[in-house]
Amino acid sequence: MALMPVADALAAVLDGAAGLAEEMIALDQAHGRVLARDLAALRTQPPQPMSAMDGYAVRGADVATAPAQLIVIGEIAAGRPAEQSIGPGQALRIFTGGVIPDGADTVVIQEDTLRDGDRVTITEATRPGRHIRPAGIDFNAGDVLLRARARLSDRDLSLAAGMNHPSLPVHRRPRVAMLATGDELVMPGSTPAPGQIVYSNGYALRALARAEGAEVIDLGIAADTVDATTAAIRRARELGADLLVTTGGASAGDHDLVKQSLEAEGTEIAFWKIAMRPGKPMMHGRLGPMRVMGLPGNPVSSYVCAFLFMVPLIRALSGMREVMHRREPALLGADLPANDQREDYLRADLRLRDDGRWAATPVDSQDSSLLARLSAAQALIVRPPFAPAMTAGATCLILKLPL
Ligand SMILES: Nc1nc2c(c(=O)[nH]1)N[C@H]1C(S)=C(S)[C@@H](COP(=O)(O)OP(=O)(O)OC[C@H]3O[C@@H](n4cnc5c(N)ncnc54)[C@H](O)[C@@H]3O)O[C@H]1N2
Ligand code: MOO
Repeated sequence: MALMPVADALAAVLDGAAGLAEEMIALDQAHGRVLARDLAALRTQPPQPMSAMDGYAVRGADVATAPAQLIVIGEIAAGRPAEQSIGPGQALRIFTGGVIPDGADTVVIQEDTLRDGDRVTITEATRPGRHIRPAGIDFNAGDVLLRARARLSDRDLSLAAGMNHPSLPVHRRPRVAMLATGDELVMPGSTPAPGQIVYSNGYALRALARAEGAEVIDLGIAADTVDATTAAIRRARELGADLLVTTGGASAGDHDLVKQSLEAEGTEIAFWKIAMRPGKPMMHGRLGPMRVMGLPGNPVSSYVCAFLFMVPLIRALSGMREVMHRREPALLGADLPANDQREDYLRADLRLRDDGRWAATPVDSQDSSLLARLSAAQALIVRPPFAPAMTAGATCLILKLPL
């Protein structure tokens, strides 16, 4: 198979990917989830005009000039409207959030008053309407304030509460099964025998998937046999995974059994091998309703592929409208040679300059096995195929990596 351009591969990965089934969840569980439907307010906020200050509810005409003396006819208790209305020359004591009584159209703050028994002297002229929040100034019943297909922010949750929704319709979280392959892998904390390698890449991939709202199933490490790989693929299907992500065994070696095992199970491979670096031997396909992403084993390659392809797919399955990473301009911190036919994603150190612009400097080695350089990078510099040589200070495009 020929190397596929990155944009075409991304389009193939996202083909037909839409929000999974809708479910209702409690408001407190909804942070970061994606609304499945537009949400309208069930009430008007505030439902009645309210005082914005502690003071006296009065008629504006009575306080247009100061001093003015008024009779205090009572006090408005919190949480219920006043029983009395006020007439000319009268005032009601009111507190912040209190309902404005009939007859009043203005609140005078208590700092501008002198109280003496049932009399109050207004010491500062106050214009009509002052310190009153009209009914519906925040929103009205029926207003659509939260839109489907976007993640709910922390502020959205308070808004939804104010709209009187105790639970929200959201898309089900995508279920992502992760499988590592490789006879050479041992768990962190072991004492690797000569030739063995500590299993590492799954930690970043699982964190990345969870941060995007996926429910992760860890299928562990499969030995380099068709039987072990096949058993894990079947397990992912049994567990109802929406996406199976494998790492390793993706390239051309004799032990690269992932593609072979997936195809034997009936996977239709959409592509295998992309014109990018790192991450050339990446495959994608479908096995029934389950999507499959076969990532290369090198830790940097698997991470960059997951960042570029798995993240947008999780977002699409979560129901989001905006799924793509945003490319941002930055100033290049070092000279770069011309690029070849593979789109390059260079791990880079990112610094905010004094002039407010970003400076992106490629880390000193771009080998796709280097965990320390990957961890040190905060961004990827994107270089299109056959990009000409660039000098330090030129503008390049970057993708910021998550925390
Ligand atoms: N003849 C060719 N050889 C290779 C090609 C090619 O086109 N022709 N492509 C190279 C590229 S590019 C990459 S990337 C790698 C991808 O290899 P695989 O996906 O087959 O991965 P493995 O061989 O299984 O592993 C590669 C490397 O990464 C280590 N690894 C694997 N899994 C993990 C893990 N979970 N945690 C930590 N490290 C892991 C593994 O031990 C190997 O060292 O192929 C090139 N070869
Ligand atoms: O794609 Mo491999 O990731 O170049 O090392």
